[in-house]
Amino acid sequence: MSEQSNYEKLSTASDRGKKAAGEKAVDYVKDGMTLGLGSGSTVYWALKKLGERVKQGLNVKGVPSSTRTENWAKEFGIPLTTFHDVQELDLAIDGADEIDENLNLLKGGGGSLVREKIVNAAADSVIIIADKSKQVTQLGKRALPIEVVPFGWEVTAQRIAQCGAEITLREKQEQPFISDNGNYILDCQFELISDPASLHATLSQLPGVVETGLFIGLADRVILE
Ligand SMILES: O=C[C@H](O)[C@H](O)[C@H](O)COP(=O)(O)O
Repeated sequence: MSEQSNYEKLSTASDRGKKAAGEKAVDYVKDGMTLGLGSGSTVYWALKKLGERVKQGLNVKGVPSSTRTENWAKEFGIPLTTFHDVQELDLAIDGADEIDENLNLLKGGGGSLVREKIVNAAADSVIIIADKSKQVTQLGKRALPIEVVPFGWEVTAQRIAQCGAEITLREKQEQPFISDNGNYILDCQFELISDPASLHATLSQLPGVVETGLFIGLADRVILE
């Protein structure tokens, strides 16, 4: 069964929450906007609804944050653009794996964190869409995805472990998972993350770390369903 037809089954409350949140976000899209298109199964629903609005005459264009999102946007008829042509976005719509009380996020479950962060940071406003299970009091229940350069990843992993994490190299079909940027993802299980900004700052300084899945102060609004 394809990933998409799996989403369409809506078999759990979480699936239905994702659909409701994704569709609601499209109410914030205004004619003429340039959009950041996030990634993941919740964003799938936003893209599908956005495609319907485009067919009804809404004039928007979007910068996709992953090849998967790019493919869905094309399938749903959403006009696309790139950062070559536009460097400022009006609104980004994206998902999250965890959302804390200060709207800090843990992201990257699908491996798209680098492009997502670039897209979110380029947007005037960021709406995060998620089902209610993503709401937490403190980030870090899930492993934190960190994108690293493949060269010397073993050394980078050791340095991250010294910051207090258990590290797993993400795999797909028994091979290292490769991000859209040609890098590896390390899933790093910390104790609960009490100071996300300071952990992000520490990790970002390590050689080989491209980006962490901690999104601090980027989200403006959260739609939880
Ligand atoms: O890399 C993936 C992204 O950060 C997703 O936005 C995040 O994992 C949430 O995905 P989903 O909507 O499928 O739960």
